[in-house]
Amino acid sequence: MEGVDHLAFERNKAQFDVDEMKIVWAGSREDFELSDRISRLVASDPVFRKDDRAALGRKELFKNTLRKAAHAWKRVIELRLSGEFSALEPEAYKLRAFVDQPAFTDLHWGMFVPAIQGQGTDEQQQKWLPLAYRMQIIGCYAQTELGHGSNVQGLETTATFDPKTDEFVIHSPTLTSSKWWPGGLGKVSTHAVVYARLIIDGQDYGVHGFIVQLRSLDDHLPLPGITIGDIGMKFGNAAYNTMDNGVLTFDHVRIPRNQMLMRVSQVTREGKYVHSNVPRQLVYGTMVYVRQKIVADASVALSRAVCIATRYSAVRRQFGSHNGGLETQVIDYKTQQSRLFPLLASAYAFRFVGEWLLWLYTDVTERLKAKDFSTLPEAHACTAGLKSLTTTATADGIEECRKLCGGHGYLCSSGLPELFAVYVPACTYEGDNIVLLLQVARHLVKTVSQLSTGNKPVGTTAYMARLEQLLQYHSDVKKAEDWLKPNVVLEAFEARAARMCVACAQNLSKFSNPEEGFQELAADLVEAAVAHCQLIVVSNVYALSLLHKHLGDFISTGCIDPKQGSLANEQLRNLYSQVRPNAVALVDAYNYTDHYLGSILGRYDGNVYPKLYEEAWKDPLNDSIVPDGFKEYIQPLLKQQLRNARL
Ligand SMILES: CCCCCCCCCC/C=C\CCCC(=O)SCCNC(=O)CCNC(=O)[C@H](O)C(C)(C)COP(=O)(O)OP(=O)(O)OC[C@H]1O[C@@H](n2cnc3c(N)ncnc32)[C@H](O)[C@@H]1OP(=O)(O)O
Ligand SMILES: Cc1cc2nc3c(=O)[nH]c(=O)nc-3n(C[C@H](O)[C@H](O)[C@H](O)COP(=O)(O)OP(=O)(O)OC[C@H]3O[C@@H](n4cnc5c(N)ncnc54)[C@H](O)[C@@H]3O)c2cc1C
Repeated sequence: MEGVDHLAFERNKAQFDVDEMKIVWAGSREDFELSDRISRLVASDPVFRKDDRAALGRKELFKNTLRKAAHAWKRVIELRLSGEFSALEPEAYKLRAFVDQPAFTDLHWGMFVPAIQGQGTDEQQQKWLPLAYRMQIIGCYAQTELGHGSNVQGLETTATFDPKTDEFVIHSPTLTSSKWWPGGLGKVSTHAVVYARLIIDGQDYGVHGFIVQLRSLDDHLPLPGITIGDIGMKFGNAAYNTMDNGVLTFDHVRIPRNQMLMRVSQVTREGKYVHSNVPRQLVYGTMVYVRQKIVADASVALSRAVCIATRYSAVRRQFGSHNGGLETQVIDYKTQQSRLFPLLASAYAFRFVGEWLLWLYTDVTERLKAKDFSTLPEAHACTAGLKSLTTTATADGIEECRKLCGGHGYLCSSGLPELFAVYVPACTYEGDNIVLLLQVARHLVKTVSQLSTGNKPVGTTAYMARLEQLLQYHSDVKKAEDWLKPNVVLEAFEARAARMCVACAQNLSKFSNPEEGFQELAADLVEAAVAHCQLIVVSNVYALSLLHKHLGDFISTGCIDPKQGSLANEQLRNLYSQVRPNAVALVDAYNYTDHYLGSILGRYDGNVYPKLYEEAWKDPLNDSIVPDGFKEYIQPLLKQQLRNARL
């Protein structure tokens, strides 16, 4: 029934103030009001419609994306959403988020602009940023090649300095050096920040960034020497196929010397290479920025899936009917709760860890401006590790939510297949998750090895300073409620991470060649890195479900015994019962519009069945009662069977 709240009985059970929780989730009252206003604005604008997306072919889908991006930009300007003329302002960023369709603009604002801001000199910024801010040029981030993505130092594209003309010659010497994957490159970008090996007088100075114009600003054709196109359909139907991930090769393309991004190092008119007194890793700065953004976005993607699965689990009933009464809501099954509630808790935990990481990133940025590079390794390890942890958990969590919705979760109209398909590449882009965990592991092993030299660990590794105590630790939990004390949980996680790191460091020391040891022990190192990253995010329900999931680690490292493991599980069951009456209210607190959720199963009013039924008839296959192809392919079969039957 239209207008009836089928979930009202669930909402009435809530034991907390949902409106207050909406503010906690949004970050502040101001943020809440902004999100609320902009999400409604997007939902009510027909251009931003997305319920027809799954049925569009690639070309229509792509054109639809261009239309939405242009319309969004128009809205930003008309409504003066941002004080400044830039889509990096919070209002414009929210508009992009609620439009909910990946587009070239993400790479323009999310990587091209930050690359120039972070790696360009003041002069370069003054020249390029105003053009980029007004979208008079559109840029992408062209780093990955056909042959190399993770190994940035292995890139093959060359930028050779020509002192005669004061230019760089950008060239793709091999097939594997073709740029491959950059979003926005395939069909839209006029410019790119291209990462290439700097060659001066035959000497290779490693990978640096260059601003290269790719297409004419008049007719959009590629400039001479440039071959460019889209790399083809990707996983899922609509999903990330709204994006023109591209291929690009250079045949001796010339650019002026001043288009090398020169904040970190410079090439003089005479062809002299000058390295500023800053770590070379600042060339990787854009990746650190985006990894932090990706962590902040993980809670959004996971919370959408959890919202759909929670509401639907309260609507869906199976078994347990007595005397013709109602069947049991599937959310009341303990198995459903043990799969769903840890994800609900994770979404909240990731929301808060995202805020913390933003603080850490802002802090390191301020320090870098003051030429204090001391916290850079910690910022790299945290952004890399948390990017890996949160995207893996979110991608797995979305898929779990699909299963939690049974068969209907497999329908595109549930919103879950597309959410999964659009999200899952986050485990790969901006650094493959395993490669990033290995970076964390290097940081941890280094921290452990420096303890003996008296180096005091700081930041998220500060707990290692209490190594002796953590190596002696054994949990003193005696009853299930003991697991409710935050300190008890935290110590168990600290001891587990510390012991796993120390075990890795000890095993590494047995190798005469440390690099060989690192390769051999990589799987253990990744597990130690995960333990460390989980420690950063632990909080009650979330922590206990993780402890239950990784019980083997806790028992084998001697932090807790099997009895204490069972008590944690008992406490977890108690907590699920406490979450149960609040579950629907906890997902209402995300304040998502039905437009944004894009899911019939997750509708606010819970009116699932009539809407699912209605939606099925909208499928293009139902446009005709007898399908196209009947006469050619089905009828002859049927007739033949008739003939055979007569014989
Ligand atoms: C409207 C606005 C919208 C905004 C939206 C924003 C979001 C946009 C999302 C868009 C969606 C998708 C975009 C996807 C884009 C991409 O994928 S771009 C390509 C990304 N590529 C990668 O991430 C490659 C991964 N590889 C690497 O990062 C490095 O190669 C790797 C770190 C793995 C290794 O680098 P090496 O140079 O070989 O380093 P090592 O020898 O291992 O280490 C040397 C030391 O450097 C330290 N290090 C490494 N990285 C960093 C860093 N980033 N910062 C600081 N320090 C770093 C490392 O710890 C070593 O230190 P040590 O010597 O031990 O002290
Ligand atoms: C949707 C999407 C959008 C993208 N957008 C952009 C973009 O805008 N710009 C851009 O430049 N790039 C972009 N990329 C490229 C992306 O950054 C790379 O794909 C990513 O960094 C992974 O690199 P790879 O593809 O080389 O993976 P590989 O490194 O080839 O990974 C293959 C396997 O090898 C394993 N592996 C690799 N190295 C190691 C190691 N040292 N130890 C152990 N295991 C290892 C990995 O874990 C993985 O299992 C995008 C990719 C995708 C999927």
